[in-house]
Amino acid sequence: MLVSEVFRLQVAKLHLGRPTMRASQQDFENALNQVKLLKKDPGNEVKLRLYALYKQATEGPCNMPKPGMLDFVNKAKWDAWNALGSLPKETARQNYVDLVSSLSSSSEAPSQGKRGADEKARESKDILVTSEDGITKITFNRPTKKNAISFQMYRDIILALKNASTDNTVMAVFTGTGDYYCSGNDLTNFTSATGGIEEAASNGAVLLRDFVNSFIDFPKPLVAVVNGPAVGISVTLLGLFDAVFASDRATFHTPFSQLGQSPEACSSYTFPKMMGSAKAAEMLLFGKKLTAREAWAQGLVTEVFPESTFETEVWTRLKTYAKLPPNAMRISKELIRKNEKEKLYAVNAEECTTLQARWLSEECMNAIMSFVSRKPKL
Ligand SMILES: CCCCC/C=C/CC(=O)SCCNC(=O)CCNC(=O)[C@H](O)C(C)(C)COP(=O)(O)OP(=O)(O)OC[C@H]1O[C@@H](n2cnc3c(N)ncnc32)[C@H](O)[C@@H]1OP(=O)(O)O
Repeated sequence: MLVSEVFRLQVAKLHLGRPTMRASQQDFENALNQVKLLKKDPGNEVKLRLYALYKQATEGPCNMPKPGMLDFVNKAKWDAWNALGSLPKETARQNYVDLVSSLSSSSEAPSQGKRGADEKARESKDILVTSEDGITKITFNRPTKKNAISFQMYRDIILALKNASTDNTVMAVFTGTGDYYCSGNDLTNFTSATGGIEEAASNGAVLLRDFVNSFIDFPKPLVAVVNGPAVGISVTLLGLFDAVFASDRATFHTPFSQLGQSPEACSSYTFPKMMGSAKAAEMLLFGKKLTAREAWAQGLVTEVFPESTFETEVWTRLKTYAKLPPNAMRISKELIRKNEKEKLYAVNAEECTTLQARWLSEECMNAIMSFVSRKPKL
């Protein structure tokens, strides 16, 4: 496969020691002005995130005395700011700028009379979305590439989850076509980008943040039917699911260090919480690949099924679950997740900022170059 010339030039530039892109004070001030011009009301959750990031960027970690239980407004503000912990001012400033730019683009789209309508109408071949028996089934459908996720597939999934959160189905289920569940991020996403690598990394970080937020925000039960090996982001995301059913053929692999990258999808928080820091480090730092049973023992998988009966058993179970009262499931999920949400948004934002810099690092570029320039199989 030919590696794009742009990517080669950017690698050369990087070797000359070009600094990483950061939001300047001017970018921050522009973002503050842009918020006033937003055409669409971003809603309370986003407003709280904007508030918290602004306070963190200008004053550092939360310095406000904890308000009383009945002071709901200030308590919500305190929770949002406090959840950012010791996030550095510079990172908060960058996250603020990124968040405003994503809001501006989504608030402009409908007035251009384009994106909203087009996206609904578009049929996606690599992400299949079907609704049956109260279940929205979202399938990674790119078996020739082991279901690797392209930039377009990230966007398709955001849209599918958005639609599924308000339609009349009661749960969403992810699975894969073919022998793999998913091989993670498409490693050619950055090498085939048309602009410069810095622009691609910056756009990638915004897209990744929105993508992961759409899982954090999904209000109905979210289930993964892991039909085969899972790699990278398809594994880390599982920490945000409500149930994970795996075939005994499935494996779980997060080779981030090997790729010069760092964890995403809130796994730097959900994995240690779920399995303890020692086991999380084995996966996220050292790239240990787990079998389905090992992943079950670590709490990442709900139940493992023999490959021979996997599909029948799991789908029978899911159809039964889908008959449970939908409001009760939604309300219970909200109770389970509510206290974690602000923390998850903050972790997601920090992981994306960290990854953006990693994608521009020599370690990561070398790893991607070595993957895309592998010898073709005979
Ligand atoms: C918005 C941006 C967000 C970014 C978020 C970041 C997330 C981080 C990650 O997800 S890190 C994980 C990245 N994934 C990988 O490192 C896996 C890479 N792939 C492999 O190691 C192997 O392909 C394999 C182990 C998955 C399968 O090996 P096998 O030998 O069985 O098969 P092939 O290697 O021949 O694969 C068949 C074709 O599929 C292509 N392919 C597989 N995975 C990917 C991938 N992740 N990205 C791009 N392409 C992939 C592979 O190149 C073969 O294509 P070809 O037939 O055209 O050569």
